[in-house]
Amino acid sequence: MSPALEFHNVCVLFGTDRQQAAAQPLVEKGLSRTEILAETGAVLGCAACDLTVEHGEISVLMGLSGSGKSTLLRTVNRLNEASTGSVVVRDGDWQADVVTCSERDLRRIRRQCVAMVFQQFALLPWRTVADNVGFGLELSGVPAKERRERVMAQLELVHLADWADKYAHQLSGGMQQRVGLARAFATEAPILLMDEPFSALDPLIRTKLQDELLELQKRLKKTILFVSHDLEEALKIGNRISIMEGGRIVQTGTSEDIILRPGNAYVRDFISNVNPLSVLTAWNVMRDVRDLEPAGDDWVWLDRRRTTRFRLDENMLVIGAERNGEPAFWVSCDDVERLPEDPSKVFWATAETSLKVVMRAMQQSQTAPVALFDAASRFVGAIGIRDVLRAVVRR
Ligand SMILES: Nc1ncnc2c1ncn2[C@@H]1O[C@H](COP(=O)(O)OP(=O)(O)OP(=O)(O)O)[C@@H](O)[C@H]1O
Repeated sequence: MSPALEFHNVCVLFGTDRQQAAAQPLVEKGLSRTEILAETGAVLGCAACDLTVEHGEISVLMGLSGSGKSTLLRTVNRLNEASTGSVVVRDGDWQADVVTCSERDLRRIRRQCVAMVFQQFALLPWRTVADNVGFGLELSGVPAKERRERVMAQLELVHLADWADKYAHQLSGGMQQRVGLARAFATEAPILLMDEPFSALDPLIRTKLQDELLELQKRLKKTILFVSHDLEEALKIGNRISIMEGGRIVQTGTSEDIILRPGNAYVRDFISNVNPLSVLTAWNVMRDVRDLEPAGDDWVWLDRRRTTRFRLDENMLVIGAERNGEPAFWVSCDDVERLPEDPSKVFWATAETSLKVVMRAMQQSQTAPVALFDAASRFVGAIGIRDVLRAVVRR
């Protein structure tokens, strides 16, 4: 499948034409924003940005204030003009490079391909909630009856259908932002640009809206470019995260890539405050079955301390378990909250089980290792307490 959005060597400079022309060669030499400003008076918005966003992916641009996130995002609908590079937007078989395309193609991009959600709610106070959500549709000439139907469907999605005829000021901040979300989704544009949409909200509402966005996304599968200065938010919602510093992308990767393999000291600094338990999964910390120590006949030790072993049949299915020399039974981590704490059981997880749940299972089994099963219930590896500790302190 081809990507929905492709940035290649994108650079944005702010300043007069002369300043920009003087700055361009310095950008190419890799000079910093401060150096470029001092020499030419031009401000480097972003430079040398390469990024591919696949269809249906949430790609997050993350970085400190001034790192160039919004500048890069705004090149997608040419609210900022790139001085070099290309920004290709794809919609089905159609595609255009925003940097060089005609006004006509740009109109198509803005009307049909790309919708934007801002940090500030940007609702029109004299219009009802429904009329705010339908504003984009109205501009594109969608007739009133169809508009109302589409608007109501979007309001249902964000649980605001009962508020359709109220005015913006009658809604709380969180609700207003949900209206903003509904408005972006209502346009049916396949690509959403979200510039810190939740950062003005208090933490509880913010978490709730992040969850709602992920729920909506499961059903609607938009391509989302999301700006955030909050790494926890980025790790939670991003399929892929790009960390920006001084206008340049310094690392792009999945949450696990960023947490386990930070590209440089700047990224390491960023992640030093993140709780790895909420990001890592069983898969990230397990030891493969091939690396486990045999324990006689068909048995294998799950941990280096040799407290726990499994007996496996020829299909790698577990047919016996022992803990501290006593028979034990094996149960799913899904049941961890229901079962009492005792040493006679060994929990099993799957690749996606979060490290948090794995640790909870260790606690409930009085530090037994946790086994890893694949979708066919085959034993594929194990996690001992030392594996968890290593993953947590490695950073
Ligand atoms: N219209 C503009 N004119 C001049 N300079 C600009 C303009 N827009 C942005 N900049 C500059 O470009 C740089 C990048 O700004 P940008 O807004 O992209 O950063 P950001 O990472 O999105 O920050 P924030 O999180 O604070 O929004 C900053 O130095 C900023 O001052």
